[in-house]
Amino acid sequence: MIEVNDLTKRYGSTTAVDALTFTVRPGCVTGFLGPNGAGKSTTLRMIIGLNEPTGGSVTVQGRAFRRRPRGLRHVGALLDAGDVHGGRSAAAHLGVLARTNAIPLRRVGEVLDEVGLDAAARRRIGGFSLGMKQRLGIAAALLGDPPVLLFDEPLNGLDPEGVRWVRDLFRRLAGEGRTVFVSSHLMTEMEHTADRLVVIGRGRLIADEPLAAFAARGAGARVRVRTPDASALADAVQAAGATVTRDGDGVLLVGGLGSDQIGDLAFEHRLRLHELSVTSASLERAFMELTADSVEYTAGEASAGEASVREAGDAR
Ligand SMILES: Nc1ncnc2c1ncn2[C@@H]1O[C@H](COP(=O)(O)OP(=O)(O)OP(=O)(O)O)[C@@H](O)[C@H]1O
Repeated sequence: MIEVNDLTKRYGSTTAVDALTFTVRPGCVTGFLGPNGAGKSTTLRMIIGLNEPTGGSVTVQGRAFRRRPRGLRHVGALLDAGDVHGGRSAAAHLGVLARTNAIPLRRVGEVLDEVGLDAAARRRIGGFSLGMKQRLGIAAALLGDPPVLLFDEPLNGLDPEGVRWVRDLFRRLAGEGRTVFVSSHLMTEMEHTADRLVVIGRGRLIADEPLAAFAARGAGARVRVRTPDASALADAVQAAGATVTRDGDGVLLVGGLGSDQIGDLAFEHRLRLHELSVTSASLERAFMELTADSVEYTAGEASAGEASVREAGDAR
């Protein structure tokens, strides 16, 4: 597990990460969500010891993680898919990582196969598409068969088939009991990927909870319920203070209660549920509402000039 405790990082007058405390548990996929510039990459870099915290601490499996030989056997990370030697082949790149981390060389072929790059193993990385580089970065993260995996924006540049593959891979890795921590600035990417969310804005923690609980936080959040006992369920949830809108035959849109509470009420009243789902609009709305104060640049507020000056200062 990853334990982040009061973690802070300042760059001059910029506080990139501001007293963050949260825990990432094994056995599930945890999404690390926040608008651009929220401090996600900086946090991930501190987790694996690439950046030194200004304050607070972070431990991986109970110990501070430092860059060290064999590190890839403990934590696999894809932080920047472009940060590779373009002149090397995929196999050579992974071979170097394997040798410096005391990982058997047979793993190179195994992970290239796993990410679908076996046919490109001998090709120069410089000629790879962004999607292929993402796959190679994922291969590098898997190389040491580590119990903890970090991915910074892993869906960038992937086509729909690639996105689906990555989602299935994350589910499988979590199902094997690993800790899987995945960053994104898009709620839509996390919706079908993560079980839990850690949401940050301007370096501060906004939420650390299951996806459904997060969705229920936005004003106007709705849970879609399909049931053959629609009238009885509508009565039960209304009695518990919820609002109910009918949406076709046997479908209710319930506001004011989370999906867990609705499921529990149905159980108590012995009512059958055929579907209970958080609506995408609810997730997106919760994310927009809860991070609204944290968005660094909004159309119409910052001029393009200001934005590009800031990007130029983003030397990383
Ligand atoms: N090396 C650095 N020097 C100065 N400021 C930095 C540096 N790295 C990050 N920052 C600043 O820290 C803040 C957080 O940046 P970070 O890249 O961690 O955010 P992020 O959530 O990963 O953003 P994105 O989704 O755009 O990648 C930003 O304001 C950024 O400009």
